Amino acid sequence: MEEVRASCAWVSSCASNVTLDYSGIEKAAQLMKNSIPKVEWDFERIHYFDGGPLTVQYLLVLDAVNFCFWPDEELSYEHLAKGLKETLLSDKSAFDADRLQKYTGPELRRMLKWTKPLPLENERARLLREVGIGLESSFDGKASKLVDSCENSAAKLVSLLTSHFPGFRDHAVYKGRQVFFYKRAQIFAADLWGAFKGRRYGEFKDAEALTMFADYIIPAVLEQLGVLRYSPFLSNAIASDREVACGSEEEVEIRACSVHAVEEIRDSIRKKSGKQYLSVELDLWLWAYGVKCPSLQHHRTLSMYY
Ligand SMILES: Nc1nc2c(c(CN[C@H]3C=C[C@H](O)[C@@H]3O)cn2[C@@H]2O[C@H](COP(=O)(O)O)[C@@H](O)[C@H]2O)c(=O)[nH]1
Repeated sequence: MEEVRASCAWVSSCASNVTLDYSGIEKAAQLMKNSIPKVEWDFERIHYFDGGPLTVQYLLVLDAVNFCFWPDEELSYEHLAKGLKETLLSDKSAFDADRLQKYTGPELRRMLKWTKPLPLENERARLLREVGIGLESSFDGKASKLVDSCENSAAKLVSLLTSHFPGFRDHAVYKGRQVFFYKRAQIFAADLWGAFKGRRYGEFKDAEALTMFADYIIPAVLEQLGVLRYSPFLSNAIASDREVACGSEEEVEIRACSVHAVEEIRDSIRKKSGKQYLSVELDLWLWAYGVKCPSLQHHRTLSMYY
């Protein structure tokens, strides 16, 4: 994850559409330093959890397709989590590696009890098949084996995921250089950590290595808090729901500056109060704040990464 931190800090230093406002960072750090409320993982009560390996399988499937809900006004992450949970409750073998390899877009749609095609539906089904194939060929079909082989290191888990499952290789090229985000790979580690409360499959000796997860909710929260400032061009694009092209400089800057801003808020809280939060804790607080705020306008990029 050092690559994520370093490449995002670099983008932030030469960005022209997004800037970090250091007075906003100080204010956010001040706001969060005494009272970052502990946000419970699954505060929404939407997830499957049985305390064992099937939960790990569920989380990997969930995070393989945890992206891009906004093109459908009514669809949200909650429908995905609940739909996959219901699927598993009625059929414990639904996410076995051999079954994952066969799913089609319309089948995934039925799991979510959705009547319209899902955004990027066929891409989502392809990613499920990729997970099934990767699990079968390298981990006896079990996501829990993948987690066992990371030796309690979140960094190693992200690295294993990205090497075995190409769909998790979330990166971009900016001014000729490679920039790393690994949003869904990191969120999988964080989901394990949250679900298992830092124990068993969620025990990581390096949870502090994880950065925030560069999605489309947190940048909007950071902008509202005055931590990020957008250029008039970008503000207009967001205000008028104009798509921000995947891989464009604006898009890479939004994501990279968000990662870097959360690192800066974390450092500022530590300097002010000595409290050492994890970026994951700040992420969950910001995300929970963002999803409760329906008026928040976020950037719209069609992407299978977030
Ligand atoms: N940075 C960050 N982004 C996150 C999550 C989560 C879910 N985390 C679980 C962990 C604990 C809780 O129990 C949650 O269930 C989803 N997302 C992203 O949000 C977007 C969906 O938004 P909307 O269209 O409004 O549903 C989409 O890009 C999705 O990938 C997170 O934690 N951090």
